Amino acid sequence: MKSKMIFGFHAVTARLRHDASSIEEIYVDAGRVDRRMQDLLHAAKAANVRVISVDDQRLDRIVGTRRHQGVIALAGEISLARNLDELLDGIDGPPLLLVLDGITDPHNLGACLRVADGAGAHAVIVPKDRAVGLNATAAKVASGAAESVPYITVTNLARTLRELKEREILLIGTTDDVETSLYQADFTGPAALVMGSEGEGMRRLTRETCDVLISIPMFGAVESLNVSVASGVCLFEARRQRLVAT
Ligand SMILES: C[S@@+](CC[C@H](N)C(=O)[O-])C[C@H]1O[C@@H](n2cnc3c(N)ncnc32)[C@H](O)[C@@H]1O
Repeated sequence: MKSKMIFGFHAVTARLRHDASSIEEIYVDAGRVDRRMQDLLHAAKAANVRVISVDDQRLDRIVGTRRHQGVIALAGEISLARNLDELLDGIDGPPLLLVLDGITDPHNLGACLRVADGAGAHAVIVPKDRAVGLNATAAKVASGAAESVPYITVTNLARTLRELKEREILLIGTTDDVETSLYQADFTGPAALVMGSEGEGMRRLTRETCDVLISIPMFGAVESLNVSVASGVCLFEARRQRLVAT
């Protein structure tokens, strides 16, 4: 199993909680003895995960920054990343999915995962190529959501979108250049929200495959929102509609 590095309290604690068996070992700052560290050490012990105490400069060297908060885990791929069919079959009620078409900034990916978790999306779907992977920075920014939201990478996004359509999941594409407003979209049924990349937006084929295209009304001088902010606005509108409908 290929190991990845995850760091920061949220990310490591969440991995311990959701998928401890994927963790090979945890490195902690020997100088940290606060409550948060004690809780993490207890959780690691309970999960039978080896913990190695080192000085914090060694942690700096491993991560390449000081943003590790004194804890790093070496872990395998998240086992939540699984087969899309299996996932869809296991969802109770209408699926709510977030599709990211070629996000390149790990901070944006992490923030999208975090907001997907907050809004109760059932999965985040991303293309394998020409997009940032779920690296340590993305996992850190996700604040634990990388471990809780199923993250599915697909080799051919257009084909996956067609498969979602065959399952009668409405593909709702987002762009700042259409008249139809987010508030006209119906998110109460099975739905996949499709977001574009930071610079170019959705690729042509992705855009053409969507059933509807919607725009978040903008009231200021800038034309578009950051993709994670736009994901949050749309996903929480979807949640609102579903709450009202029940
Ligand atoms: C920075 S924007 C890219 C803007 C690009 N000009 C476009 O055509 O989409 C990144 C992504 O965030 C979403 N987004 C940002 N602002 C939006 C808005 N006002 N309405 C709908 N989606 C928006 C879209 O998914 C967009 O592709």
